[in-house]
Amino acid sequence: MRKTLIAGNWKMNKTAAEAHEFIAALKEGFPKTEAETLIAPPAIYIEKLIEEVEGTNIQIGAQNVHFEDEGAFTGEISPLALEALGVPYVIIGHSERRELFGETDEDVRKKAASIFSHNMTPIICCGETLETREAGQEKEWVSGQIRAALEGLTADQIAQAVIAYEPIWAIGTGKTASAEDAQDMSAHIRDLLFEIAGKEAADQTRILYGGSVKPGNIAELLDKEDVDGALVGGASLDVTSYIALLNGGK
Ligand SMILES: O=C[C@H](O)COP(=O)(O)O
Repeated sequence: MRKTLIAGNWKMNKTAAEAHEFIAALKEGFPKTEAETLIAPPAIYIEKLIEEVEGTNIQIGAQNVHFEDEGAFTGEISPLALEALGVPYVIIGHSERRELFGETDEDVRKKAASIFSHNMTPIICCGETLETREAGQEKEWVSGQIRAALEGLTADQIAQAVIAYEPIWAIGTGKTASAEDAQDMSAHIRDLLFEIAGKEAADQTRILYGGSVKPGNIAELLDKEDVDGALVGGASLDVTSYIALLNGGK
């Protein structure tokens, strides 16, 4: 049984005071939910927010990491430092990192390996542009990204990894892939995982959908057999909306 993961990616939003206010309100209104809860704030708030969620079911993750432990990498975040803070999950390969900051498939592969070597779990993002989808090549594209990211990982690591399918044309645009499209790609990804790592691993790997997920559409997405959660941007910034997401849209 795969546990639902509702991951909020705050991207480059919120001041320290706003982040604190959100966490206080989330603790206060935390719903009865079976879902695993994760917020990935800007890196500068991680340490403080981890302290603030101690003793709750709220987890604090990271939006990015470098693959090297330390060195002359101005502005980067060390996996060693994230591990020491007790970060459980790190998002890698987000389309914004790929498009705006030049993150390559090879970087994603190195980051995934480094995250595992530091006892954390990668949330590996993949997804196609509208152009690729219109050309009917979205499955080949996503397969290529996933094969590259998982190269060299063991079947156990693949079982533990989280894949987030985020069609780029649905991110922040208000256009959600239909629940059927999300299921279709998630089933394709699971078939690929089966081919790469075998049935046992493929059955365990969680596959999230991301791209304009909101309280109004999360229930039908989570209803799909191979959709195991959501990676949410905009709708995770408002605490009432995030709580509704944890409640399956209610
Ligand atoms: O990481 C989250 C995704 O980029 C989705 O963002 P969004 O929910 O604002 O469309």
